[in-house]
Amino acid sequence: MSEHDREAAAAAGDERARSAPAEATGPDGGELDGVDEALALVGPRPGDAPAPAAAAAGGRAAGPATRRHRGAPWAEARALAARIGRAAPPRTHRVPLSEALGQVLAEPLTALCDLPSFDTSAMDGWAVAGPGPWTVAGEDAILAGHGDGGPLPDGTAVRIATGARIPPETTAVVRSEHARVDPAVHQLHADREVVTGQDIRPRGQECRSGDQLLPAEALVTPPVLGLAAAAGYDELVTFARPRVEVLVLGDELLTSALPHDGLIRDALGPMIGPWLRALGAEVLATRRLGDDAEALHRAVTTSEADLVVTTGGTAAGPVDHVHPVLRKAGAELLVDQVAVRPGHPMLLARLAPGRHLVGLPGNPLAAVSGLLTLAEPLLRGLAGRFAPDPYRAPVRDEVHGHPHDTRLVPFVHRDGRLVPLHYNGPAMLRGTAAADGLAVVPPGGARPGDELEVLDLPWATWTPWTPSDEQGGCFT
Ligand SMILES: Nc1nc2c(c(=O)[nH]1)N[C@H]1C(S)=C(S)[C@@H](COP(=O)(O)OP(=O)(O)OC[C@H]3O[C@@H](n4cnc5c(N)ncnc54)[C@H](O)[C@@H]3O)O[C@H]1N2
Ligand code: MOO
Repeated sequence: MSEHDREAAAAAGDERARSAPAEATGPDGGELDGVDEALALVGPRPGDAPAPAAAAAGGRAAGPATRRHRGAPWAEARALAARIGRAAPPRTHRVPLSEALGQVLAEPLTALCDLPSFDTSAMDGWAVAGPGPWTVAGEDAILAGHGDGGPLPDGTAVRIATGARIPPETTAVVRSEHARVDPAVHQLHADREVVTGQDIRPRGQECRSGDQLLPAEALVTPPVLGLAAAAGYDELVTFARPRVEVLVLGDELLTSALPHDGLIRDALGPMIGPWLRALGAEVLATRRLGDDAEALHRAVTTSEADLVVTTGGTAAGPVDHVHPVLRKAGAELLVDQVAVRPGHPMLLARLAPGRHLVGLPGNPLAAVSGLLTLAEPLLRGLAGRFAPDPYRAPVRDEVHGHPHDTRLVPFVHRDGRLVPLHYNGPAMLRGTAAADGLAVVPPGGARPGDELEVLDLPWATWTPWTPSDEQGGCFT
């Protein structure tokens, strides 16, 4: 199966595309079905020539008429982006533990040794052999990290530290606070019953060498790094992070100091790269290209990234170069506009087999919307990450809806309910900066108590403070 076939099969909803053998897809219409589904998400914009995808498919009409002016339904666009991500052939690599955080295991994590790898004292105290009282064997203590001593003779006790190797023939460890030494006769007495095996962690208690500790596709988190190190790993085999390049468009953007003379600060350059990293991507570069169509064409056609993310220039203004540049580059539009507010001019295109572009609208919250709708599911697939099970939660307040489109509205979790935040207009980040996530508001809106789908933000910390309710609603 070629990379192109695999992507087309994925667009057609074939979950097995990633591993399907070459002969699984023949000239049976499967590829066309995939392209058809992608095309169904592409609606012509007023005054546009047919999209390259439509031309490539023989100039057929692109999608049902009802979708033409509204864009793809939000859930469909998101699902298509996810399938395209999952269809890409996975790249795996071996990385040192120090570089593996946030990546996904490409192989199961199998214990390379028993854990613990020797019988270990769980407490500071005394290793004892047989029933007490015990004769104290010398002044020395057995410390953690030290080599093998001899066996402990029956009736004797030796001082031992937490983490030290238990001498052979030891029957129990007595905690220092539960025993006293009679100095006159060098005898140790326990002040409570001693049970055989107490406070000894036997070798292999947590795992035996060869046990599977985690399956492939587990996310490498800090405890996974700790577990891998404990189990003997120096390196892990993971899915390589998808490589992303961010192209920030707009002549009006400043990179420092205060806005002036109609110029504004670039809010997306500082935000998109770190957000993509939080989604598991390797950001090769964030480049500011102004409104230069030539520079954009060069950047798009020469990029080595798996995914190019552009910001701005998606609409039909005089310097909105994304569509014309994609046409010139022979890209295939897979999603052109999505029925979501903010962010409806967002788009997804295939630049070449295995290389895609997500065009984020320039309004900052519209860009966030595009990031969550198209870039996040695509990257999740490329990075080998599972989508968390979608969940819903009741909304506390009424939320106005768009008559036809889905709305994404920043919220905070409070007492099991979603509290929608103000300052959620397309050009605003104030609500999102305080948010735990974005709530998916269906066309027509939501009433208090309605359950809404929740898109948690990757760093959601369940903000302890409540952003002010005094702030007036503002939607533009
Ligand atoms: N005639 C129409 N005009 C617009 C429509 C429409 O349907 N018909 N859609 C509007 C919507 S909705 C959006 S969203 C924007 C999308 O525009 P673009 O993607 O072409 O973005 P720009 O025009 O370049 O910028 C829009 C807006 O955002 C500001 N911007 C851009 N980049 C940044 C940045 N890095 N940091 C901060 N702010 C940025 C830019 O200055 C503009 O104010 O189009 C509407 N127009
Ligand atoms: O997509 Mo736009 O964000 O509604 O302004």
